[in-house]
Amino acid sequence: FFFLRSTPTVYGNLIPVRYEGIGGDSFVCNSAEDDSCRAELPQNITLEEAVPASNDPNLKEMPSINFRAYVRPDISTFYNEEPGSRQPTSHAFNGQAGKFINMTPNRLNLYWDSGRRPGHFSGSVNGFEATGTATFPSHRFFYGKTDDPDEALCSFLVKEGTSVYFCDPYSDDQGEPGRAFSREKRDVKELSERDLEFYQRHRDNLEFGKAYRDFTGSEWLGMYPRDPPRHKIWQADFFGQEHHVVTKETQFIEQPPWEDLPRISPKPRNEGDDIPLKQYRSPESTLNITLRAVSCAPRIFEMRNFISHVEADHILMLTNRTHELHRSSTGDGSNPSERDNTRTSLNTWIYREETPIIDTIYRRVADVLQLDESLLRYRQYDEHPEIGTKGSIAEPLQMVHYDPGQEYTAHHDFGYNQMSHPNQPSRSINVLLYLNDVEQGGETSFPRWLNAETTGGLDVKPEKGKAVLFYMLLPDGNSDDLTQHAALPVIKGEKWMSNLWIWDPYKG
Ligand SMILES: O=C(O)CCC(=O)C(=O)O
Ligand SMILES: [Fe+2]
Repeated sequence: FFFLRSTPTVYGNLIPVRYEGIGGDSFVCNSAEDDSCRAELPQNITLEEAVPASNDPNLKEMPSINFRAYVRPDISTFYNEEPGSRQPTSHAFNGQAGKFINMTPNRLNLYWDSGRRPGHFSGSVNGFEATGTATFPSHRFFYGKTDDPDEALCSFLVKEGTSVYFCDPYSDDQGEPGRAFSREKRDVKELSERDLEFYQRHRDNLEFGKAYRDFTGSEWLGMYPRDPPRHKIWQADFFGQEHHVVTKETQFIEQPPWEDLPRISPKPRNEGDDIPLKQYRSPESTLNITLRAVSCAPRIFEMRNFISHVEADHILMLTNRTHELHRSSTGDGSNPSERDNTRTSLNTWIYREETPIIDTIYRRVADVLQLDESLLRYRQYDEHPEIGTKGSIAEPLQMVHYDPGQEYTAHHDFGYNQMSHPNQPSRSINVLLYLNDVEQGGETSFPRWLNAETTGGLDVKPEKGKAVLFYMLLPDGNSDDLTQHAALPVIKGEKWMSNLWIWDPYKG
């Protein structure tokens, strides 16, 4: 018997917590801190809550390196079976991440070489930084100052299973996986002291990457050293695992008139405060949300009815009233001008402060992630000073609209552009909201999920009010390559969804 604990969420407040057993039993305490009530829980119950990443049971000390790496558990355990009883399927999808490291002090452009001239621009990168894109084995890329492949400094050929590529004209060990063919040979003596230090960090990181790969079987996409994610992570130990959260951020069931929806500056909710706009909300004092693990690797949870239809309609009305949709760009914002046919949808951004309903949705998200709501907005000096910045760790809601035929081909939501930063701020969580029912198509597909049943992707059907949560950072701080996902083409009807990205340890 596992007992799953729904965890309180409004910090400093007493709210009831329901403990649930898989057999259907449940047990209510006045709060998670009510130790005497907890002591009375039936014996042999494992209480569960989102854990700090650094406590993940699958972190293992690497030999002779001071680093605890995440080793994915045996896939059989995803089915609650003994290790060794199941084998993972191979994937029909053969795409992969491509991270391209610029190990020179010069700004370079990355081009995809389709075989036809000129190359297709895919991003610019400063000296000793990296950029990336989703790619396929046998694809060719080059780093250069111009789009002419003959003038390239470094040319890459993507190989199956190798995601990290580097342009290093200063050394020449041809055997290294990921090494680009470099037209020029340079001497490290040309590098300034500071550049030499950056260069050496990258060499060390590549060395670390080899050891990490030998130890875990996965490629290291970060810059060693990186701390484990600061914010908590829900466990996804087996398919169908559930976590229950009780939140005071109840749902709107009636559309308030616009004059009741002013811009706000979000503040902490205090004990005894009435919930705003109560008359338009569900009469219950709390809302129960179930997170259901639909994939263990990558970690993906579905939350049905996370927002009400009234709330979904509110977001759509707000979008149509006050926002203009633009052709979507790709990447994590580091290349805002990038526009291509991998993403054919339209989008715009909605801020938490725009209405009390959007604010409630952010608070609800904070509650299910077990984060303090203040992390998802501009903070006062005494609110989580340990984070080191006052800015929100969340982005505004990115609204996306697809017409029939529109799609977003398989990609990662994280980037590689903050590598020289000591904390390597990185997108770590996405909470997707589906805002309407799509007649046909438009699934969010995770083609690389580890499973023992199908070579196909995990396709999540867009359903009005449903949320999908996935974690892009592994508990050891590596980016999870398996979170690669696509928005499949809408076949019939239209699709409205939004992305809510959260960063770790803070937004870069
Ligand atoms: O539309 C979807 O289902 C996913 C969208 C997505 O992956 C993105 O916008 O980054
Ligand atoms: Fe995405």
